[in-house]
Amino acid sequence: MTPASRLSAAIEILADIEARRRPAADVLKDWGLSHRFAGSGDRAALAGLVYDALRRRASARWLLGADTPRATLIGMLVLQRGETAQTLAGLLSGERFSPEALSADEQGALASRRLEDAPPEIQADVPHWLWPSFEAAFGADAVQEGRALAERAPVDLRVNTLKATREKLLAELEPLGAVPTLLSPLGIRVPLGPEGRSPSVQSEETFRKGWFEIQDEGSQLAGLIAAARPGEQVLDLCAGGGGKTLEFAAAMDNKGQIFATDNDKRRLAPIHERLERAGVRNVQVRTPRGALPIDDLAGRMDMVLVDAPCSGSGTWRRNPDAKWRLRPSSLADRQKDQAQVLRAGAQAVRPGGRLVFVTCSVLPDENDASVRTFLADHDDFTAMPLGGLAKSAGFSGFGRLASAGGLGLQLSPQRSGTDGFFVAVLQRR
Ligand SMILES: C[S@@+](CC[C@H](N)C(=O)[O-])C[C@H]1O[C@@H](n2cnc3c(N)ncnc32)[C@H](O)[C@@H]1O
Repeated sequence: MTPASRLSAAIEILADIEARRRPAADVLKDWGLSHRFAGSGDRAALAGLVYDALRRRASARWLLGADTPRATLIGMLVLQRGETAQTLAGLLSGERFSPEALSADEQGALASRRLEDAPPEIQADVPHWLWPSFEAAFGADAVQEGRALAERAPVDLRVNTLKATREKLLAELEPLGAVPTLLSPLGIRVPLGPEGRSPSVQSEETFRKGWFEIQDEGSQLAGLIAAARPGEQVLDLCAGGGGKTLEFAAAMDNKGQIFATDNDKRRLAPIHERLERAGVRNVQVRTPRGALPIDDLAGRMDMVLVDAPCSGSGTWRRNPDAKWRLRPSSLADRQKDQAQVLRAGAQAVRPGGRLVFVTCSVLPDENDASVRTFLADHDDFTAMPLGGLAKSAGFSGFGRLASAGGLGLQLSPQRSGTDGFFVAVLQRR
């Protein structure tokens, strides 16, 4: 495909995502299946264009003064890829397979509009209705935080200390430009390729051997703060594919017991193969059949992780379409889910044990607020001060990471260079 025909296809895909409110990944996949002539390079370039455009959707549209898929793409090309009205004239000719040439209105908008003049939520590329939550979370830094969430995300790996060390893995992955992460002592960051292409780390021999997992540094830090120790009894209540289960097993050096479950058995399914590859031997996977199979664990766990269902606002760098699909009703549904999983998890905590609440969100409505609601109903739990926990987890400079409501730690691309994660540790008396 020519560069111009890729732009036409990207506009078509953006229109489809919008018209049918479908996840970008599904639309891109369908497009690839129905356009077999497009090679893997074309598909990767298209995905780059579409995801970059979705990350900057509000600011791109504002720049062009139009709420269309075409404006989203052209605005992104200017804001993200440094194109100008002059260079765009070479790309947009209106000839066969190329998008129409810039109109007089578009040229006028590009010549006169400046993003600095836009309302703050547009500059931040945050949906209008969520802006009050954003300001509540970040105060004067809200625009910077939104902008950081509209950047591309790097690929982070967590070394599996059951099989390798960070130094050994860094040496193996040197050809990919791998570097140590700044906060997590377990992390390695691999830079993206041209146009934001992800390096194919899963084709590495070291991945097959179980030396590492793909896990954002923020998720690693959440797991480190939970501080699973060798010999402990641990319940991972919302284990999904097992990202944190695997991290705990390595932290516990395969000693003690982890129970991993999830109310969606399809999400839980990949965990078996991952445990095998990682050489994990202390995990009992409990696949649900109806109710969550945890009744026998009541009051027995040293630590229960509730890695709760949430809006995913902290992962907008990776899933920018989710940012524009989120609705107030689904946020309210997630808050109800959070109350339910916290209640279920609390029952399994032994006296003196800890309930660790994690979301991949930056919205106080489902972070501090969910913890506050839980504590109001559970006077046998108290929020632990996070300074000591962060230090014992091996990273410092924690003060700037306190959440707005003060009940937990708030990570974000701007603050910690990671996805946006919230972590609170609640101790049972
Ligand atoms: C953020 S994801 C978990 C990610 C996982 N812990 C990891 O580190 O890879 C949240 C999970 O909560 C699960 N979930 C939602 N409601 C639940 C409930 N009521 N009980 C248990 N799990 C639930 C979802 O199926 C989803 O897999």
